[in-house]
Amino acid sequence: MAEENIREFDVIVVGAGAVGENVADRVARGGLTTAIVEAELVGGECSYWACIPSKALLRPGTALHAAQSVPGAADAVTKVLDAAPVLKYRDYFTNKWQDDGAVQWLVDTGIELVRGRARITGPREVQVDGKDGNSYSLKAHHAVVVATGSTPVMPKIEGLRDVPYWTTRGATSARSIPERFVVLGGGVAGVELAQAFARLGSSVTLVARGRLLSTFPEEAARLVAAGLRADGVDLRLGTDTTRVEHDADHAFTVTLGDGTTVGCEQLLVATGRRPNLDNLGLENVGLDAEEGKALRLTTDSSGLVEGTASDGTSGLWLYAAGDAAGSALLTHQGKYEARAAGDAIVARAKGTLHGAPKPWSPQAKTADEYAIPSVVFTDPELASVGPSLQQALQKGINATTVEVPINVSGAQLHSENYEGWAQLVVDEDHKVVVGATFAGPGVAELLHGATIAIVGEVPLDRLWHAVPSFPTISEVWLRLLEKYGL
Ligand SMILES: Cc1cc2nc3c(=O)[nH]c(=O)nc-3n(C[C@H](O)[C@H](O)[C@H](O)COP(=O)(O)OP(=O)(O)OC[C@H]3O[C@@H](n4cnc5c(N)ncnc54)[C@H](O)[C@@H]3O)c2cc1C
Ligand SMILES: NC(=O)c1ccc[n+]([C@@H]2O[C@H](COP(=O)([O-])OP(=O)(O)OC[C@H]3O[C@@H](n4cnc5c(N)ncnc54)[C@H](O)[C@@H]3O)[C@@H](O)[C@H]2O)c1
Repeated sequence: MAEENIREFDVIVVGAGAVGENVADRVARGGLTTAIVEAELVGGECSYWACIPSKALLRPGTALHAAQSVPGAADAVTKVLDAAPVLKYRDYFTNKWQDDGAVQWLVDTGIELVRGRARITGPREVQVDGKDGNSYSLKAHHAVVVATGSTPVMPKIEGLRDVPYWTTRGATSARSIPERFVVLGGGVAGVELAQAFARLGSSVTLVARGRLLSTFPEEAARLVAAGLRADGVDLRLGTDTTRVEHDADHAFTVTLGDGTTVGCEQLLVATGRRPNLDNLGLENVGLDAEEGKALRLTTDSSGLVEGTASDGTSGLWLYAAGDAAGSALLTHQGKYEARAAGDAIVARAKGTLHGAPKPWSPQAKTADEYAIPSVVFTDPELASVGPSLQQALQKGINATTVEVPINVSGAQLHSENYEGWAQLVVDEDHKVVVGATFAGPGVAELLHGATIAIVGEVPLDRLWHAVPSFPTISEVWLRLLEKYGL
């Protein structure tokens, strides 16, 4: 018989993705009793259907291509990529979609897991339809944290609703490699998965209504486009998709804006994501979507949701972090927001934090405003942090840029015919770097240096004394600063 369980905790976290796990960890370490509610798998999207499987699908192709790009090593490479061991490697990293390891970590950390779908029913109150058939009425003494992730945005294309297309979940958990594969969307997920499948043997067409990776500098995106073309990806850029059909032979026909059609066995729709706040009961605490729009939350620097109804006795209690909060849909930034929110909850519970936290204190997600790093894990890679020139100017920064091709000894040794591009965005009033972009093979690891320079507001004339090792790709920093005039 179903039971009604009434339980109280200091903190209730809704969603056990990377972000929920990190908030729970921080508050539990701070001595607060903590429950985490999860509707699917502990570990969330990143572990099972996003970052980890997509990178596991890409890495073998990148490693093979790296060897093929170095004379000597290239002669030793005698085989092409075989999809079966790559899928096995991906299965290893996703733990075959089992979350026992992550659940054990919760047990070891003293965090209570409630499996089921949560709904906020009132201030500090969460109701869960338990997967065990029981229902749980949970009450939080201090805080409820929304860490429910994001959900794919589906474009309005005739016929799309009626066909069995893949979202990124289908592509990252693929059991076999389709012969012909069409990707809709030229954003990060689209380009990464297009290249992964091309290198695993699919004949890939990528359809984007604009250029590829439109939020990144054009020069950098052009190198990624060239990489995809070199792998045989047919890029249809600046092209709308008007209709999608699926026939009795399980084949898709995708009709493009110019009237041409593309056939395929699998269709991936990767056209963006939005915070997953549907059916969460937020209307029960005064948070309603604007007419005809999806609900979005606004948070302060500690992750406190603004505009929440308080319970009248002890202040605000609702926090959001990660994809659900909607400012940066990236695991590392979500985990940073989680650490800030977790520490703020503990500090407020102990009475050591009143009002908003100081910028750059452990309880504030200040870096969200200045330095969000992101890497597109294609080959070549694209790594970027901070605002682009345009974004910097819009923020009122007196900004200029300096660009160079990546043509240093470290790059030449990295691979034959190395092609790369780097850019710094400089705040001319304060003479500091505010943004940086690198494109080229192996540049992802250059990014953290730029993030440190931005967050640390290192003056350019001091940065000059950060001497990059010879012969590394990092020597591009020296070229950038020389070109800037140092
Ligand atoms: C294909 C792809 C590749 C990506 N690659 C990268 C990458 O390389 N690097 C990177 O930094 N980012 C990457 N991302 C983004 C990254 O996956 C997300 O930023 C990250 O997963 C967000 O974590 P989260 O904990 O906020 O949300 P999620 O991981 O989505 O976790 C939310 C959890 O909440 C649960 N939940 C939702 N509603 C309820 C409810 N009502 N009750 C109970 N539980 C609920 C869900 O089941 C889920 O487990 C990628 C995304 C995609 C789609
Ligand atoms: N390496 C990484 O860090 C990584 C990898 C994959 C995804 N992600 C994260 O996941 C999120 C989702 O990825 P994504 O690629 O789906 O989103 P995105 O926002 O990066 O790209 C979506 C693309 O789809 C296009 N689009 C939107 N509507 C369309 C339509 N009707 N027809 C055709 N194209 C349309 C957009 O113009 C855009 O280019 C991203 O915000 C990103 O932060 C990160």
